[in-house]
Amino acid sequence: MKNKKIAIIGCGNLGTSIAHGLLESEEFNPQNLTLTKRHPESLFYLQPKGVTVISDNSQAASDADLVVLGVKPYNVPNILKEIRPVLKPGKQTIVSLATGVTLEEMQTELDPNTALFRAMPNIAADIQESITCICGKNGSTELENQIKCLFNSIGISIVIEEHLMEAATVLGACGVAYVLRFMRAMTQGGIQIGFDAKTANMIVNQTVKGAAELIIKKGIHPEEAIDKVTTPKGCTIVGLNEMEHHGFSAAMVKGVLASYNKIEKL
Ligand SMILES: NC(=O)C1=CN([C@@H]2O[C@H](COP(=O)(O)OP(=O)(O)OC[C@H]3O[C@@H](n4cnc5c(N)ncnc54)[C@H](OP(=O)(O)O)[C@@H]3O)[C@@H](O)[C@H]2O)C=CC1
Ligand SMILES: O=C(O)[C@@H]1CCC=N1
Repeated sequence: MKNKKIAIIGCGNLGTSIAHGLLESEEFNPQNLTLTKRHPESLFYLQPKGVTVISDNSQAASDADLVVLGVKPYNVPNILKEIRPVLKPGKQTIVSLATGVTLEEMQTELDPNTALFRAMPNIAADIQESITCICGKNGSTELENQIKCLFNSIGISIVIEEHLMEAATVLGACGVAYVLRFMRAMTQGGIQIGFDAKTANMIVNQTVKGAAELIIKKGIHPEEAIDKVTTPKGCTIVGLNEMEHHGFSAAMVKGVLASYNKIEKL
């Protein structure tokens, strides 16, 4: 990836997280990164690192090996129309981050030979901890490996079938917000039982990090670890059961489904 030129067209919340993650990577040359948005001033702080920040999407796209689309879904067709005249099919790859916009829909705006991928990272890309789900069209295995390599530099990546991209959006991208809302609620509980907000927050943050890393590093099912915490007749199981009486798991599953159903309507 060191020599690949990357343009992020529409560098907002997600694009900026990706840019930050890439810039942390020793493998990546900041001079190969171009970011665009209509009001680019908010990204000028990245220029001293060697990043190009402009508002001209065509200029950014014409010069890039990988063109990453970070705009909102409804902007994708217009952006593709705008940059199509400068694209070089067979020589460049388009990677869309947009939720719910299919490869087929994008293909109608592009030369049929254009290598096209969808990628669904999350904002933890900022600290190189994203999970990115990828699917593609017209791309060789080598190209797919390049895209994987790009997203592996900001976390981990998996290749999935396109019909699962919306599910990947919900679980991997919206999921960050679900977990953070859970953490906020746990912090509020911590304040009610005696901690000041800062201390409660610190305890919750490290507890969540420890729980996630335990499951990841040991490769075990969450319930297996839960069994080790729930002392018979103890306080954990009482708390967990009370949460379930109030619909904790049901609320999470219903929330996941509501997000998923919303994508269908985007
Ligand atoms: N946020 C997230 O966690 C995730 C988002 N996504 C997807 O990523 C995409 C971006 O989401 P997000 O980053 O949250 O959205 P943002 O609104 O933060 O970013 C979109 C950016 O596009 C820019 N933009 C709008 N129109 C143009 C244009 N014509 N030319 C150039 N830039 C333009 C906007 O800046 P300006 O107004 O200055 O032009 C804005 O900064 C969406 O498609 C979303 O579905 C996917 C996974 C996770
Ligand atoms: O809320 C959204 O629509 C976007 C897609 C996934 C995360 N943010």
